[in-house]
Amino acid sequence: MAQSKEERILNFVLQNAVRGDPQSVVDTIDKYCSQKEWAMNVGDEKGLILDKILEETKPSVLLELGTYCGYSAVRTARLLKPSARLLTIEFNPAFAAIARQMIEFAGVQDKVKILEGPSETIIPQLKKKHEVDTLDFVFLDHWKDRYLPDTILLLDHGLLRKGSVILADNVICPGAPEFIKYIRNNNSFECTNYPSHVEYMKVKDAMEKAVFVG
Ligand SMILES: Cc1cc(C(=O)N2CCN(C)CC2)sc1-c1cc(O)c2nc[nH]c(=O)c2c1
Ligand SMILES: [Mg+2]
Repeated sequence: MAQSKEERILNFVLQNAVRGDPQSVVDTIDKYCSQKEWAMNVGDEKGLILDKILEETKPSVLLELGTYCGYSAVRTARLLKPSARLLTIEFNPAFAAIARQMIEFAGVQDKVKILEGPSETIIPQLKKKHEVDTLDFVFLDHWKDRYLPDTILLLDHGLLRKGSVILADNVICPGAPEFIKYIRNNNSFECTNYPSHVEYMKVKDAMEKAVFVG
């Protein structure tokens, strides 16, 4: 079977990054995807925005929607305190398999748990099946048409508390207009926009931070 792009990215990391060193895994994926094959990792430019917001928030319980190859899970986990936990939901089994290997190679498997399946099924299970009380930080990076319905699911299932931070990738490209319209007009959220670019490209993009104020 021909290798997938995601398998090529993983193999490049296994052959060129340092096992147990999450920064080297992040740098190696960025090198491959900027020089050889574009891929939809949050990337180095928007990754620095993610880093800054994580360092400000210091979250203990995190949820990511859209694991893909595990780039942002590794990038996030490298900044977390030892007791912090990241749950990351991936719908595509092939991507989940790649991400599992990426996360293990980086040595962050004790902080990261991949939940395979549709976000609309898994979010309602977080409290009872995954021992979540409320979420400190949510990274939306899966599919633009799911940003709004999944945010509403988080609210309906009591998963947000005063100060919970939602960070959304790609609010310009590919864009999530319904999500942006809702979140900016909802007084329960305080929003901040972070202009940037599509990973590894000069195309304009942005991230949106929405803090739940209850
Ligand atoms: C698939 C895709 C194509 C884009 C694009 O305009 N270009 C890239 C390709 N080059 C060649 C042209 C210019 S941007 C993008 C994308 C980017 C993300 O960060 C995403 N994150 C989560 N889920 C997504 O579906 C997702 C899609
Ligand atoms: Mg993205």
